[in-house]
This record gives sequence, structure tokens and C-alpha cells, in this order.
Amino acid sequence: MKTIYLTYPLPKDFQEATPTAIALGYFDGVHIGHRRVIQKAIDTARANGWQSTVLTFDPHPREVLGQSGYTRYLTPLADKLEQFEKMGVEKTYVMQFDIAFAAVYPEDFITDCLMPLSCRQVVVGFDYTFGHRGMGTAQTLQEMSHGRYGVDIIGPVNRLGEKVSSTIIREYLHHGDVEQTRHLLGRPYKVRGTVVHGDKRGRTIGFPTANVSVSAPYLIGKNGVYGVRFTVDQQSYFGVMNVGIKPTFELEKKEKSLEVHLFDFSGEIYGKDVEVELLFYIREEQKFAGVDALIAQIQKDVATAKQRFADSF
Ligand SMILES: Cc1cc2nc3c(=O)[nH]c(=O)nc-3n(C[C@H](O)[C@H](O)[C@H](O)COP(=O)(O)O)c2cc1C
Ligand SMILES: Nc1ncnc2c1ncn2[C@@H]1O[C@H](COP(=O)(O)OP(=O)(O)O)[C@@H](O)[C@H]1O
Repeated sequence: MKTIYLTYPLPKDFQEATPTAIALGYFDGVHIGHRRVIQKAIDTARANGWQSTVLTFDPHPREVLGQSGYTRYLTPLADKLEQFEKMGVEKTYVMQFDIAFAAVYPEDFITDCLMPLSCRQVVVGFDYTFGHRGMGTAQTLQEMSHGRYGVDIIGPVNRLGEKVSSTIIREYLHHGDVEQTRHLLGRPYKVRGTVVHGDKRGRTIGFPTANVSVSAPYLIGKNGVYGVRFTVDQQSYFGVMNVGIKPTFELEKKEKSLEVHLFDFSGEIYGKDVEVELLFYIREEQKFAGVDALIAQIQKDVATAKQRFADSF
């Protein structure tokens, strides 16, 4: 997949040579609702001999406009691009979202962006809005097309009677419900990072842990212990991950850490790039009276996790 970074306005002579079907959206999470929109663009492009493309934005409009809620992402840009590529999207345009772009009127967006991208079909979700104060809607795209492109509007994708949305997935993560998250994403929630040195306490208590420093601002949900799949050097292992501040040790730094104890593994992985998929939540992080109580609990966590892996993974 090709990725093209754009800023608004596009260069005067910018004109995409091949006609495109464009899935338009922010798409944080690339969840099952987003996938419908993107798949429609892929199918339309294939049927017509056009290029399948996504037009997305970075960073999130809320982050730029100073509204609360978006400094952390389900799929930071690199992960979003990975998901598009896996789906078979041929080209992604990443429009830099800044104050100037936020002020663009819908008709200007159409003339100055969609037209230079040779848009023949644009696909959006039914409640999509764009342009100055979100004035542009799916209907606006239709009204302003004047026969230049078609518009596909994808209806709501629901699960358990609720519209699938990035917001709802974020709430599930805040509650540690990575299993619901998995259903709504269509894949386990995954974070990427690098293994860094910790305090070397892990091995002394019999549970060495790979400390993962995340590579991008992921939304890490509820503190506590998770069952995870961990991938390093193309090899996957099951394990247990603690997310939190390790209250038992009353550390000066109250930073959230992610540490994974891997099953059936002994090796040196400092500095390696890794992926962690969050598969289920086991319990909340606790402050124990001493190290022995912590060790006893971790032994139970390991047993619980191994049972769950044996049952369903
Ligand atoms: C499965 C698991 C569960 C854990 N649960 C807790 C906990 O509830 N409370 C806590 O203070 N630390 C908990 N820890 C963190 C340990 O305190 C931590 O692994 C140890 O301090 C090693 O730190 P280090 O990697 O920086 O050396 C847990 C660790 C693991 C692997
Ligand atoms: N089963 C295992 N799970 C996690 N890390 C392991 C395991 N076996 C060996 N290691 C290695 O040991 C390191 C963790 O040891 P630990 O004493 O917890 O040190 P640190 O505090 O630096 O994480 C890991 O980063 C990894 O290189």
C-alpha cells in the first residue's frame, strides 16, 4: 500500500492520474463499522478498475481543536495504516489535520481535495461529518456532487443493540473489557513497543517481566492483570501482563508500566520490538502487604491464565 501525506491546500498541480474510490473518515480503531466503509470502497474500486483508497486525517480533530478526550488512540497512525493495508487498500492519503484544515467549508473540501484525488465514488458512514464546524454530512456530499462522483452511505453497524463506535470501544477499555473490544474491532486489541530495562526485581521474585515501552500514544485502559499474546521475532507466546504502578513497592515514579511475564520462555529480549495483544482481564492491581503475598497471587494469576488459554485459545 502506498501512503501519501498531504497538507491543505494541495499543491496547485496535484491531480491523481487514476480514478479512485475513497473511504473517507478518521477511523480510529478500524473497527467492524469502519471496515464496512473501507470494504465498500475496495469493492467499488475493484468492480470499476479504479484505485481503492482511504482518505484519513492526523492527528485527531479533537486533539487539534483542544477538545477533551483524544490524546490517546486505539490505533495510532502506524497501526491504522497496517490495518488498511491488511484489508487490501491500495493507497492511503493522510491529510494533516490542523486549524486551517478545520476551517475549510464542505464545498471547498470537495473541490480542493476530492476532485484532485480523482474521486469517482466516496464512501462514508451515515453519521459522518466534515469541514467547518462539521457542517458537511453524507447528504452534503450527495447534493454537491453534481454528477462528478457517486456517494455510498453505510448504515450503522450494531452489536448487542448498540452502534459500534470508537467511543464505546474506549469505554470498554477503561473498564478492562478487552473481550468486548475484541468483538468490536474484529481482532484483539494490540499495542506495540520496545522491551526496556526495569528495576530487575522481576527475576528475584521468580517472575521475570519484559517491560514494554509503548511506541505510540495508545489508549491503555484499566490497570490490572491481563492474559496476553506476546510476539517477538515472529514468535508468539502466551503470558500475563500487569498494567499499573506496582503499589506494593511504593515507587517514587507513579508512571503506568506494562510488564509481561511470558510462559515457556527464557531469553534476552531487551531492545526488541514487540506486540502485545490483550486477550482477557484477570483482576485489578493490588497493594500487597509484602512480596510473598504478591508472589502467591501471581502464581494464581498464571494458573488462571493458563486455564483460560487451554480452554479457548
Ligand atoms: C502477573 C503479574 C501481576 C502483578 N500484580 C501486581 C499487583 O497486583 N500489585 C503490584 O504491586 N505489583 C504487581 N505486579 C508487578 C510486580 O510487582 C513486578 O513485576 C515486579 O515489581 C518486577 O518489576 P521490574 O520488572 O521493574 O523489576 C505484577 C506482575 C505480574 C507479572
Ligand atoms: N519468561 C520471561 N518473561 C519475560 N521476560 C523474560 C522471561 N525470561 C527472561 N526474560 C528476560 O528477562 C527480562 C526481565 O527480567 P526482570 O528481572 O523482570 O528485569 P527488568 O526489571 O529489567 O524487566 C526481560 O526483559 C527478558 O529479557
